[in-house]
Amino acid sequence: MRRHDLVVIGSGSGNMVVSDEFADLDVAIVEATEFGGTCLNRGCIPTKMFAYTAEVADTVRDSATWDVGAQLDGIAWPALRDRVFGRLDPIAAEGRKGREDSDVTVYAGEARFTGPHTLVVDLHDGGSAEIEADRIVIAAGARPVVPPPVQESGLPFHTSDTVMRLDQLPRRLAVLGGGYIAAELAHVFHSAGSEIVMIDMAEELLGPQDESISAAFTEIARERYELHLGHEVTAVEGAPGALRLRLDDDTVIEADTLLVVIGRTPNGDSLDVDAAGLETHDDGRVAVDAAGRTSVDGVWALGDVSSPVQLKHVANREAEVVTHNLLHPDDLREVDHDLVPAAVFTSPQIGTVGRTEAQCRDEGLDYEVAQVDFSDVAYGWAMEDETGFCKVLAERGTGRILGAHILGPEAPTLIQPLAMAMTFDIDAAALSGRPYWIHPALTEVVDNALRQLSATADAKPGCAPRR
Ligand SMILES: Cc1cc2nc3c(=O)[nH]c(=O)nc-3n(C[C@H](O)[C@H](O)[C@H](O)COP(=O)(O)OP(=O)(O)OC[C@H]3O[C@@H](n4cnc5c(N)ncnc54)[C@H](O)[C@@H]3O)c2cc1C
Ligand SMILES: NC(=O)c1ccc[n+]([C@@H]2O[C@H](COP(=O)([O-])OP(=O)(O)OC[C@H]3O[C@@H](n4cnc5c(N)ncnc54)[C@H](O)[C@@H]3O)[C@@H](O)[C@H]2O)c1
Repeated sequence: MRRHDLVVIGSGSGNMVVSDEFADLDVAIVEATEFGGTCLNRGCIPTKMFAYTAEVADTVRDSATWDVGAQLDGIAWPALRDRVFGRLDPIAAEGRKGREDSDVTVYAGEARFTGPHTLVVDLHDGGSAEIEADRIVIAAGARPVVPPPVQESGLPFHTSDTVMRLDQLPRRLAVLGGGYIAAELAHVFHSAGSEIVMIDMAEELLGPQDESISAAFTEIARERYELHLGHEVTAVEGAPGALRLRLDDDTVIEADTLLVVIGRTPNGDSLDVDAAGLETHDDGRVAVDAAGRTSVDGVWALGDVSSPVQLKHVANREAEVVTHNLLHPDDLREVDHDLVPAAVFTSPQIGTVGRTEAQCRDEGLDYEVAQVDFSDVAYGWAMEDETGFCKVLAERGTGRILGAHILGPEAPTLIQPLAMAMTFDIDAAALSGRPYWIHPALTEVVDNALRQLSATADAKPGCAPRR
């Protein structure tokens, strides 16, 4: 059995843990697939490269809106795919080589626990390696959930892991799921020329978002896609390239390609975490405390395998905290998940932070709502935007910002000042009244929403309080 000082399982956010500060230690990384994890190879980064292209195409398609004469000849799918992965695949390969050329041992294979501090790695070259370490970091991520009717059909389907590498654009793409990935990839394929039919068991798309956002987004999507909401697929029939999806109301949907995006399950089960005696939650996440410690001494976990929030900026933060804690066991840092901003890079874009209105109601908070449309501010006029809005929820009387939700161009960027204010306890009056807000930037939609709140009006925004 080979002994290491530190073993990291997973080279996504786990790779960040292996910093120069561990140079004196014998460190190993185990990676079952491409180096760099989901974000780089099949997640955040390629989806956003595709989404940006879709946005450019949409702008050309709609160019007459701004009195620009231009015609879209189409998106050259194989060229787009090759540009995206021609850039990303070498980064993954270089990441692996960089580690292999260093003092870090890289195991290419699947790790699973055989005891609290022992692992076996089923190596891709056919062999296996037994390894042990006092310190182990589990950063094995999550994988797409595939429901039984799809699995059992034996017919081909895609997940976000594979669909971006298709050789040909689907003619009619059935998207099972109406969450983050569905919203982003449906936009991409629709913009590139595919017909989209979307099925979700919930009554609205992006259900967990604030009710104003999910309602508005569902209406916009209904104009573009064929929607079947409130339904599940009970069977997949037909043949490859000519699929028939039967729904629970006996509707039959025809499509040449099926994309399954109904959520992602943590990979703890495939690591045999039970063999290590690690506690897990009912949803399969490895249980950790705020410092990233599992229930087994010396074993840590971070990212999608253990986190309640499956986002890369959260996995990055957790990796930083676990790194610090490995190096400074007497000065532990903690992660909280209270105010994580998030964005959906679809069309229109969505940015969100804090409580939804439903959560304010459920918590019995005394709150007020301010909502300003993009079409109410000068930059929104320039954009000829007709659907965007910024909604701010604040505590009545104090102006404490409880949540904020933006739908429209640049929403992922516009939400950031609101996330900062909430993080640093800056109330609505101070956020509106203290900094200058650039005129006529799109950020005026945020400032104007803040100014609508009664606590802000009472404080006469625009005048800094005397200090
Ligand atoms: C299509 C898509 C788009 C996304 N877009 C965004 C976005 O825009 N913004 C955002 O914040 N988040 C986004 N996410 C979520 C984000 O990608 C994840 O939250 C993040 O990558 C999780 O990082 P991680 O390190 O926990 O896991 P991963 O990056 O998945 O890394 C886990 C690694 O462990 C390896 N592994 C698994 N099991 C084993 C084993 N037994 N042995 C060895 N290795 C193993 C895997 O191969 C993988 O490389 C997106 C996700 C998807 C799928
Ligand atoms: N921009 C981003 O930050 C970004 C982008 C993509 C993914 N992600 C992360 O990845 C996670 C996974 O994304 P996702 O889109 O797979 O999941 P999701 O949780 O966002 O959405 C899943 C959707 O599938 C539906 N669903 C579940 N089971 C179903 C079934 N059997 N039949 C029909 N519908 C069903 C749900 O109602 C839900 O609308 C996200 O939650 C997010 O954390 C983030």
